Amino acid sequence: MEKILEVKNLTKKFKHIAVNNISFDVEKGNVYGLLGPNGSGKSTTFGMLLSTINPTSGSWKWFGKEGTDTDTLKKIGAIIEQPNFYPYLSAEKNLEIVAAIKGVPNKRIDEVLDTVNLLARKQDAFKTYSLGMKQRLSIASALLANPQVLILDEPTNGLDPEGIIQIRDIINSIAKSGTTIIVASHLLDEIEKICSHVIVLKQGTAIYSGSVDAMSNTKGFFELKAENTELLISTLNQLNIFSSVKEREKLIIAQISEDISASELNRKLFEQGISLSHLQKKKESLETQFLELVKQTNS
Ligand SMILES: Nc1ncnc2c1ncn2[C@@H]1O[C@H](COP(=O)(O)OP(=O)(O)OP(=O)(O)O)[C@@H](O)[C@H]1O
Repeated sequence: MEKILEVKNLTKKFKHIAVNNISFDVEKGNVYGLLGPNGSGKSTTFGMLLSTINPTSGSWKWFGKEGTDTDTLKKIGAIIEQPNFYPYLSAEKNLEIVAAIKGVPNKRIDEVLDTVNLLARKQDAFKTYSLGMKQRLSIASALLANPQVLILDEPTNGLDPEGIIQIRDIINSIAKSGTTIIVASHLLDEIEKICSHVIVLKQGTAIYSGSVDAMSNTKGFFELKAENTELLISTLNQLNIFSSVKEREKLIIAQISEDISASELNRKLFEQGISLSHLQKKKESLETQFLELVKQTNS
């Protein structure tokens, strides 16, 4: 897989350490989430990678090339700050100005407005736009020069549920077209719905970097119930495919260590004379996995 970005031991110290020795790679075509609470170093990381903040130490390569020069910046579309458009000009006129600065032909304007579902409103003044529309116009502006990577810092901040869904759908459709996306958010739910990969930041330190699916290496668990609880527990333990078997609120919870389907387990237990009144295979939510991860790094 082609590497778009390689970050090595990146550190920024203001008065205190804002970003602490983080390393991660971004591969082409994936959507990466930079997940962490306010003040965990997301914007500072973006600032360094976009050359607006000087790093204290560490290095990175964009497209295999050290640092961030002007040629590299042309391949990156970024929305880091609040949208900055002329309030009395239409969306179209505002984008004409951006297109002229970026040397992009005007025919691209309708394409990007279409991508963010604003084509029908292109003649309206920016000041008449809702917050969600303003945010979508910023995404359109960042897409004008056909970037290979799109960087979004908290793209749904302050939006209502409908606005959040619209932005999420737009991000998903941009990702489908092959653009690599890096999105910072403090919202776990957002990362889970948009991203294939995640870097979890806690007080400037990356406590996890990898695929969202593998964030916890848990294979999930079974919830089971049978009349003879003792026999069920001892039989489950004898099967040697569970890392733990515990009783919780009248249900038996068996953590899976070796993959097995619910029907196969049901059959195995039936062969041992156990008929189940409840059997369900479940996986911990990302939130549970995330909290577990944070707990582990606290200990
Ligand atoms: N210019 C600066 N001078 C001093 N400290 C700074 C500066 N910029 C950021 N910081 C500090 O660095 C830490 C990380 O801030 P940063 O803005 O990168 O976090 P964040 O995860 O993006 O949070 P938010 O979502 O609130 O923007 C914070 O403690 C912040 O106060």
